[in-house]
Amino acid sequence: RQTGTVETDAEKHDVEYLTPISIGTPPQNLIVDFDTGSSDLWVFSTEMAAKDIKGQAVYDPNNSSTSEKLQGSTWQITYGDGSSSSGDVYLDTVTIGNLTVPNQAVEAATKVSDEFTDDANNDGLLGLGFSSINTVQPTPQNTFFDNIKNNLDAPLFTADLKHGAPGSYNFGYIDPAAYVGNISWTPVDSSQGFWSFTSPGYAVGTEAMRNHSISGIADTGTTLLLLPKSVVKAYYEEIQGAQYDSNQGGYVFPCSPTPPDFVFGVSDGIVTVPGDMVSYAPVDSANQDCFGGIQSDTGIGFSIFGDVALKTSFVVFDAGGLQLGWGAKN
Ligand SMILES: CC[C@H](C)[C@H](NC(=O)C[C@H](O)[C@H](CC1CCCCC1)NC(=O)CCNC(=O)[C@H](Cc1ccccc1)NC(=O)N1CCC(N)CC1)C(=O)NCc1cnc(C)nc1N
Repeated sequence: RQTGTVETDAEKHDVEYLTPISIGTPPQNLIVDFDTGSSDLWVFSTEMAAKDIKGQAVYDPNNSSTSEKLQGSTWQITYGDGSSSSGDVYLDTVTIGNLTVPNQAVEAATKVSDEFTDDANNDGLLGLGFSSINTVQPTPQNTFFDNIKNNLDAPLFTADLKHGAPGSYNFGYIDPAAYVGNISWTPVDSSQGFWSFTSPGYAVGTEAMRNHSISGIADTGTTLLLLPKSVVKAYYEEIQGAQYDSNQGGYVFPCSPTPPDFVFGVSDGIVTVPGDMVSYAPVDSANQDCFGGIQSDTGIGFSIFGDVALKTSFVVFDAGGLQLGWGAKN
């Protein structure tokens, strides 16, 4: 039985969190985005055209004595922000922290969209969603977590993402030093392959909680907190000067004073997104107006509790109990 921990680094404005992994023998070190909103482990590779690689580290299956091509298998993935990638598949040894899966499906990219080419710090994605939405054809493959979860002390992982500081992902155990008080647990619906749950309500600032079911996914791969239009409207109505800016593609408001907190329910508990985490980033060099960290989920079909929500808490992704735990950070 094992447990493991790995540090993840926040990019500027916490736009994404990047974590080191190693693949193959001898180990090839890459830095990838742990994404609970998808279920493919794919990496930049030597099979890509040189023009599509701008500074990223690449996986070279020919340089690994333990790589084995999964003949006839391919993958193709498209993400919510319209970015995409595709390629073929190898089985190889993957290590995260002190945890190793000897025959993990490693999806080597042959093509990636410009968004990935332009993101020099990111060498790929490690999906931590449910394996049911893995895109490998003809036979979908297991995620790293699915492959290792039965060897862990407990079939769970935790995300402790921080605001502008390194966070950590732990596998197999709940670190009692990482949170204070009680963890609020809520059941997960994994039928769509996501860590999906329903929040019973929300509040703006210090006002009373409003009963309003919000169904969404806990997604480390989404930067913002994307909520129903009516909730977003109610929130920004409380901010002087807030308005929807079609150029920016979202609500923008004066960076000061600090906006009100946003509170959402988790079962019998609550999670508070502090106002200073809602002002996501200045939209202009004059730093007058800020782009909101809370935006609408219109068109997605569900809400997305992305990094703006997750970095407020110590979050437990429990595949054993099919539940999410939200704890107040220590
Ligand atoms: C098996 C597919 C899998 C489930 C897929 N899952 C997802 O899209 C969710 C997943 O968590 C992905 C993981 C991302 C993908 C891009 C690289 C970083 C990770 N999340 C998203 O796409 C959410 C929207 N994107 C984001 O939130 C990106 C993340 C990012 C960060 C840094 C650099 C580049 C991108 N951030 C931004 O767009 N930002 C720009 C705006 C700025 N204010 C904040 C940062 C899906 O739903 N695809 C279906 C799908 C297809 N086509 C579309 C159009 N929408 C879809 N949902």
